[in-house]
Amino acid sequence: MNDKELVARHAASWVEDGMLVGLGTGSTADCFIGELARRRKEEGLQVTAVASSVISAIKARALGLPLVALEQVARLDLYVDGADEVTPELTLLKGRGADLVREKLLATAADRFLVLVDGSKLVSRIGERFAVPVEVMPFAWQMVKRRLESLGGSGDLRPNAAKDGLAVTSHGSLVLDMAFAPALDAETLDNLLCRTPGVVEHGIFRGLASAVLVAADGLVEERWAAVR
Ligand SMILES: O=C[C@H](O)[C@H](O)[C@H](O)COP(=O)(O)O
Repeated sequence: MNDKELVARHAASWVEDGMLVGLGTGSTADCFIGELARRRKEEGLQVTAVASSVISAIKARALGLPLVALEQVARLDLYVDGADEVTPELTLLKGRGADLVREKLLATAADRFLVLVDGSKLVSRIGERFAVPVEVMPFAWQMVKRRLESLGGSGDLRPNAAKDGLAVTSHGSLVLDMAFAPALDAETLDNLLCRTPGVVEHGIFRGLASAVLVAADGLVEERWAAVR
């Protein structure tokens, strides 16, 4: 069992009969979806899921997990997802995929948000390894980019996987990947991005994680937030 499978199994053991569980997006979230489906099949676990992306919904459906549409959900018991960076304060950077709006909605609406990572995702500050994904309305991208550049940011529109076009989110936004000076901390950036017209959502998740489960060398370490 690799680290992603290990941490996914640990998180799936938290799921109880009758729970409504949010499914994240990405390779680690995929492992969790697989584990949840395994528990349902082997142990008869009664669970309903809501997906953060079309791709996770397809995977869950293929494995036989009962799904409800996001439109039907006001709250959920648990949301489980991966992350690209995690700081010691449990601030996250997410969005190397492109479904930030749904991911942040589910993370906020869940009673508990579990984040699954391996040790390579631990950083001392947000932006250490990756640019910050900023989801923008398509007609606003130039104005948003210029505004963020005036705040010291640099970056561009994200190309799609084939690099012959642009990445487009599941509801039609474009994504700017913007790097900022280390002096701009996550709280300042979060506030700046939230106040920028044309920004739909961004990849900094502050104060949302209940716990981060870190897999390393065959063990899982739980890091709990003081308040959530
Ligand atoms: O939009 C993508 C999500 O934020 C992912 O959870 C994140 O990119 C981590 O993905 P992975 O588990 O594949 O490393």
